[in-house]
Amino acid sequence: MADSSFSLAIHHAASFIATVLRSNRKNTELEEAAICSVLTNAVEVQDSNGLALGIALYDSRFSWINHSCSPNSCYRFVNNTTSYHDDLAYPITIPHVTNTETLSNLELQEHVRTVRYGPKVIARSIKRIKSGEEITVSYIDLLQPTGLRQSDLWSKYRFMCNCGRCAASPPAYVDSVLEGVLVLKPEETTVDYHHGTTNKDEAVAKITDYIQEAIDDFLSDNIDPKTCCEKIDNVLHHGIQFKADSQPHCLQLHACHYVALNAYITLATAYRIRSIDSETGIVFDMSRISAAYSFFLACASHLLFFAEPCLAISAANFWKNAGESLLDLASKFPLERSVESDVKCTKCLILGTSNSHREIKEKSRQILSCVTDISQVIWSFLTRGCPYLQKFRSPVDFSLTRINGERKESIKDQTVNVLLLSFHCLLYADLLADLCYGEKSHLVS
Ligand SMILES: C[S@@+](CC[C@H](N)C(=O)[O-])C[C@H]1O[C@@H](n2cnc3c(N)ncnc32)[C@H](O)[C@@H]1O
Repeated sequence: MADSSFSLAIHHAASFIATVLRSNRKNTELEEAAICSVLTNAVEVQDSNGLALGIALYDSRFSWINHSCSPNSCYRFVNNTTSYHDDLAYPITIPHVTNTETLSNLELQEHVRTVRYGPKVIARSIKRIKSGEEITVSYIDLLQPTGLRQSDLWSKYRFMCNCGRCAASPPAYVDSVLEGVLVLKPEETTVDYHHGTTNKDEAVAKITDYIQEAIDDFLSDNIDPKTCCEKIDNVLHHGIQFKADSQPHCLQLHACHYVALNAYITLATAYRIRSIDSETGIVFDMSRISAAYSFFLACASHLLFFAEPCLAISAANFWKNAGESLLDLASKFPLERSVESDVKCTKCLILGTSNSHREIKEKSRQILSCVTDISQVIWSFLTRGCPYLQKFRSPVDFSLTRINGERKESIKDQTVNVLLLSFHCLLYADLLADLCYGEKSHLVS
């Protein structure tokens, strides 16, 4: 079904419910059951680009699946080409009636059976599931620390999650990293990450609010992309000063802090907008820094995904965006087309098509080993003019040692490297998306 007709179907369903509510009929059990079901079991439906279309109620095989912050399954929507009589179809009940006021309950039920089929939902395991183990999915963004996930679930669904990740004490590695900060005393030159907030709470809240405000302002068009980039880049790079034991300290966010991750998403977009809007002189530089942030975000998501496998879904998206961003950068190199013939990775191209568990691990290892090699050559070039990203010697291990000068590569070599990196990012996104969603995923294509 085309997306527009699906929106129309949701509209019909909404007016149907409204009509029933206005009907003043004595026996309202059916309506009550329908509304309770919608309130408890409805899910947000998205089109093939991940855009929200509205909510829908699928049958119990899907709508009874509970939430976990470390789920063993994920789901996606696909356009439904299944015929009405196919038992395997997941029907969406979309009544399209104009006047129900005169109908009895029985007639109403008959009417509701006139179903049409909206996007099909497919749930798929992303971890091994033992016999008898509950199948779970996530209802929320899993790249948030425990407190934020809990309040998100409470405000949207009114329950407290008690899954293994939420109940872990001490917190799971991924959650401590998502809230990790770095505290520097003036005399310190080398640094350790501090996980948790202890007596730095106020400074953490201040830096978090500052970045979140800049992101919100940018999203609501209150600040232009240039100001947004300057504000966020600056605070990520310098952190903020605060006093502890009468001593000045500097607080910075861990590279994978959840606020930093949101900042990278915004910065990648803001720099890309600047590359479109800018005068010719800086188009290339803006595109380059946008690609650097996209790639850095993909690497950060990778670190988190290794600690928490269900984050493969976010990681797949970030690697895909990084690949596309690098491809966009490659298109801006002032070069003849012939360079494309040099872009082959013999190691990765020969990876087989079989998807056995062992082979996926092997493919992943191979692709990441190439990513690591290419990053070493290209990172100083990608991050030129971006002091925050330049602090990281490598986006693969996030080590903070500064880069010792930039490697001098020819434009042709840099183009090949950018294209090669883009190719590997897309290949890795493809592998992760296939793991999560199977071969028909829009991400895979
Ligand atoms: C899509 S339904 C899941 C099926 C539901 N448990 C049922 O029996 O119909 C979503 C609702 O289930 C409940 N739920 C889901 N996951 C939960 C969890 N981890 N802990 C407590 N309640 C949960 C919440 O009330 C939520 O609004």
